Amino acid sequence: MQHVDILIYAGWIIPVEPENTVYEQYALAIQEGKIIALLPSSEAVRQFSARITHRLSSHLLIPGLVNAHTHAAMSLLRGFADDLPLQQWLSERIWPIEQQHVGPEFVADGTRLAMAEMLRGGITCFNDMYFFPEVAGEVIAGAGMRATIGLILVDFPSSWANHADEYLQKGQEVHDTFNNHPLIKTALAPHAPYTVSDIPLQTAQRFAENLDVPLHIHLHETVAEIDEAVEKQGERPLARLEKLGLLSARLIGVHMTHLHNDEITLLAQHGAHVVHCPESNLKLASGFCPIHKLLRAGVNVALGTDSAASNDDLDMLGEMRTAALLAKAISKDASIVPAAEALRMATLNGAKALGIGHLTGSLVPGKSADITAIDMSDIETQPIYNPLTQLVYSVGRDKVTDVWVAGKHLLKSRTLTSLDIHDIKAKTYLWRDKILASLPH
Ligand SMILES: CSC[C@H]1O[C@@H](n2cnc3c(O)ncnc32)[C@H](O)[C@@H]1O
Ligand SMILES: [Zn+2]
Repeated sequence: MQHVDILIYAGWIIPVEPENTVYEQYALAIQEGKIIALLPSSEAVRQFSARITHRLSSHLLIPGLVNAHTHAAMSLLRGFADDLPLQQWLSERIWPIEQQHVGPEFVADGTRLAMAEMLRGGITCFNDMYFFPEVAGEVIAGAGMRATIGLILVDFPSSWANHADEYLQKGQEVHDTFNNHPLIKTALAPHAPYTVSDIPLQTAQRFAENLDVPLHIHLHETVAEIDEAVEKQGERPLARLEKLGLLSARLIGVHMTHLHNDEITLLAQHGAHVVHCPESNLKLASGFCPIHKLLRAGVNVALGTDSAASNDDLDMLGEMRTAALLAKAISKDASIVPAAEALRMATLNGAKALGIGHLTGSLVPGKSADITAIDMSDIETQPIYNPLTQLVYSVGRDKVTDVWVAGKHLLKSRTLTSLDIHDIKAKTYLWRDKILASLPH
């Protein structure tokens, strides 16, 4: 009998790889933060003993969800500005309030608030793009979550940096700080084609190539963005990025609503990744990403929440459901984005987009023990013919009971073990008061 650190017996396990597999009465053996075996419970009893054993017979285990695009600290701006289209939302409400309040403390408190919500919703990994990434990286590492932090770049000054060169220089320092961290990775993160000019975009691309990291950018989010680009630059943003040499297998294009068929082909040819944020797109009335066409063309499509200021939650189970339903409605084809594909987009595809598909995103031996357990016993999820269906179409994130990242038990029977929820709440109330007090009466 082999002795391991952790043994989890579960009612069901959906490992995502191999595709469409649902194992009933299975177990996971974990040693030094990694999955070492996935096997029938009846065999696990005979083969393994463990320091810690979890018996989750009415639970479903899935890979930890990967939120492939967010601005974590903006959770402090949840509900701050509603019912506006993107450009008005950004320029009239969000950017002015960010200019006034965003600093290291805002980012630390906001990122902790976001992580508490994400962990309680089964998310183990997120791709962040926000000011003060060194602060975000530090608090993320402290909480034990997995993340890719964006080395941000915009053409305007902020409290973090004054001009493109400074953004990039600070980005290099952030990269160096976290270079050998097991859970924190970096990506170049120029905000969008409309906020970054040609030369800094090309410099960012060279940086990404040299550091061997992804390049994460908002792209084709609205018709207004595209129309303005055509008017000012004489071409659509994607064509401009192609000309500047930014299309590659490390490109993570976020949103991608409004795509022509030849643009879809171009993305597929370059092996670029797309992050679909359906709920943020719906709330800002930005449009719909044609994921049925992208998937058919062989493009890797992942899912993201965007920030809690435009969503207004960081709920990847919800995002999965919205993505599946929306794709069916848009394509007028009920067979589009079946439940297994929605789950894959929310897990493995996100990990692949971040270049960490070899580490996380599925429950296979050799990968990190990034695991989410969901209680399937309540009436809202009964009867269970196939737990995958319930997972995508009926379960709520309140049913997430346990989460492990690299074998660390970060959510234990719905209690966060690495974040102080009372402190997070108290700080959130203080930020709300401070932000409200700063508004003109
Ligand atoms: C340079 S830090 C990130 C920057 O992005 C802003 N932002 C948040 N949500 C969106 C969105 O959906 N599209 C474009 N930009 C967005 C955020 O407020 C920060 O300023
Ligand atoms: Zn965004």
